[in-house]
Amino acid sequence: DQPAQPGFVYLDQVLKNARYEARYYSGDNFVGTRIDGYESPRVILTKEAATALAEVERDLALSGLALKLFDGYRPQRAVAHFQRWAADLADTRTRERYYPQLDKAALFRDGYIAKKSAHCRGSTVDLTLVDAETGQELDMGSHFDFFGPISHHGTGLITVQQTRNRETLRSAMQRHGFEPYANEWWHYTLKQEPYPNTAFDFPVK
Ligand SMILES: C[C@@H](N)C(=O)N[C@H](C)C(=O)O
Ligand SMILES: [Zn+2]
Repeated sequence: DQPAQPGFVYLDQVLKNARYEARYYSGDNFVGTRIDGYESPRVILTKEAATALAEVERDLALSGLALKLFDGYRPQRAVAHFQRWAADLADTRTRERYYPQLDKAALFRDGYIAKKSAHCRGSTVDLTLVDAETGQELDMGSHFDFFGPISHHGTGLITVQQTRNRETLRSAMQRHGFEPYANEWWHYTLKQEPYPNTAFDFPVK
């Protein structure tokens, strides 16, 4: 059971105790619908990124924590879908939940959504921490894909405990070769990514 693209794997075949909430498949996301290129709720990554994430998982298990994945490999056609949505200024259905302080035009300009997304290279993940037993998410001070300063690393807008929770995720990811992204506490890219110059477009099946 392998993705069509050689060099890529399904995370559910590699991780032992991860939870999945494939938000671009489910439609529960800032566009408000299923995103082009997502044909199944499974999460795909390069073998190298998946192997590093398995180390993160083993590390966090020692503290009673597990990973919850929101997104991994993202087909280029999904990015095109995000761009079409952003260009439709009349559609503000999800604004209150995802970008209440920003205009749609700012989402690409301010780096919350990328036209050339690292996700398309297959070694980038969007994820959070959960209790390994109950699956309850740790409080990170803002939710996945909330676009605004409160989601930045180093923000003073959250509590000490929320800062600690973000730091637990960040330090575990960094210990195993992932780099954080300043604007989004949930977004990490493997530093030694195997396809640094390739944007893939095979669908997630
Ligand atoms: C859209 C959000 N989940 C995300 O991944 N943002 C970064 C900047 C990206 O689009 O690559
Ligand atoms: Zn991301």
